[in-house]
Amino acid sequence: MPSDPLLSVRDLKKHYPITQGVLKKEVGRVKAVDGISFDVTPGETLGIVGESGCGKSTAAASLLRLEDPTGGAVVFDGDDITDYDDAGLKRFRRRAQMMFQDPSSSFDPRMSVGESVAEPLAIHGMRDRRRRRRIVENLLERVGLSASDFDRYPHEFSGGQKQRIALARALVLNPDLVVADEPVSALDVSIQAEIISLMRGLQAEFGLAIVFISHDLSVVREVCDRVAVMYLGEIVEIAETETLFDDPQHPYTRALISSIPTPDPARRDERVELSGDVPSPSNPPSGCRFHTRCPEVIPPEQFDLEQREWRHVLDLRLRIDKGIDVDDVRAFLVAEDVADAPEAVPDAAVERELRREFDVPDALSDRAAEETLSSGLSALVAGDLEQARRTLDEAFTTVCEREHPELERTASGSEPACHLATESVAIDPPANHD
Ligand SMILES: Nc1ncnc2c1ncn2[C@@H]1O[C@H](COP(=O)(O)OP(=O)(O)OP(=O)(O)O)[C@@H](O)[C@H]1O
Repeated sequence: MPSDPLLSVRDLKKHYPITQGVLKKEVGRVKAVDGISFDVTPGETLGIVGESGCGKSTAAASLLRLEDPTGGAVVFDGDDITDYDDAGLKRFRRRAQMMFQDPSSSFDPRMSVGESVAEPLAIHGMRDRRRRRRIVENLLERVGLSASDFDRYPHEFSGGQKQRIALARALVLNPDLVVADEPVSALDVSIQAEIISLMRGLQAEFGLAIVFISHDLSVVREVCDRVAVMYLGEIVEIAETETLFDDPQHPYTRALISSIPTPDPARRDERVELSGDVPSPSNPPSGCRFHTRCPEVIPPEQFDLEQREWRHVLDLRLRIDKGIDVDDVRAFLVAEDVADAPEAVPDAAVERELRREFDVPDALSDRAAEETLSSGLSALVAGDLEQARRTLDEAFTTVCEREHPELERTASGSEPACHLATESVAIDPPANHD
């Protein structure tokens, strides 16, 4: 039976205001972390993975209250730490420690490493210098250094050794939880393996729970018991490590796993291509935030479109929604010698070029879909952007865009937040279409 969680994170949010002008008027918010929930049990390692900028570091800092969360709860051993005053926070920080990616910047170059490692003991009231020294010397040995390293300075150590020292410092107060933010990403692969094996050994010895943050899925697979996958400030899937890697349920997880470097050329071909860039966390997409890039985005029920074709049509439609300047397309076609002047470029050529740019075929396989697309593009090329948007938005929409999926447990044991994975996919047929 799983034990009670040591840490329960519920709907945690951290938004950063975007300000403008001397009066610092708030004009928007970066939703770096936007409602994440998970539990960590004692002794467990939970991985948090995702691309750069998805909010992993902000999640780490918010759950230790190094940053004040915008909303949500972080319950540690039964207490909500978001309610803590300074004294409560100080007590909490004895039990929950942070480890950062860059070991060089986490040490004061003027302090010996022994003093650095001992510092938390002094801060938390251990006055006896000799006792502090004994504890630290012992810990330095346990992380694979020697007691005599106490009096040496950070610049005398390699990156890997510094991360061992950082680990000693994180463990010196005998915490219950360590949040490690990319702890091995700055190290060579061989050194990474050493630090990972050291962390695992010490974790068992100290009964530690670890939140292990990394963009590197191979490392996460090796280290973690469970993994949460983040995309644009949200968790899109959470599962036991083996389940997640063997049977990923969310298309984003599948894409991430397929991008793990492999020497096998056959496997390299299995790489999932994502369309477009990661959208801005200040204006995340509606519904499932991944729908603007998802290779498995659910097609409208009334059309019979092949998946890739549908993806390309949706890409074109989303681009038109953002605003597309048809004059730019005409100018481009003049540069390509299609005509002598922009006004001489035939509308059909503009339409063809738009389709070409988004890999949309000249005629869609579904006749009704083709008629609608063609009518929308004609409106666009004729200069009526609003009409084009209305026509295309109404027909080429998806449940993925309209409804926010929640994390739900599936038969595989994983919890993806994906309309595809849940049993009752609620697809509302758009009005007025036959
Ligand atoms: N202090 C801040 N003010 C405004 N925006 C911020 C701040 N800190 C982070 N962000 C933004 O929040 C989003 C999440 O950033 P975060 O560093 O948490 O992501 P990450 O997944 O840890 O990425 P990386 O692996 O590159 O560190 C990004 O868009 C980032 O630009």
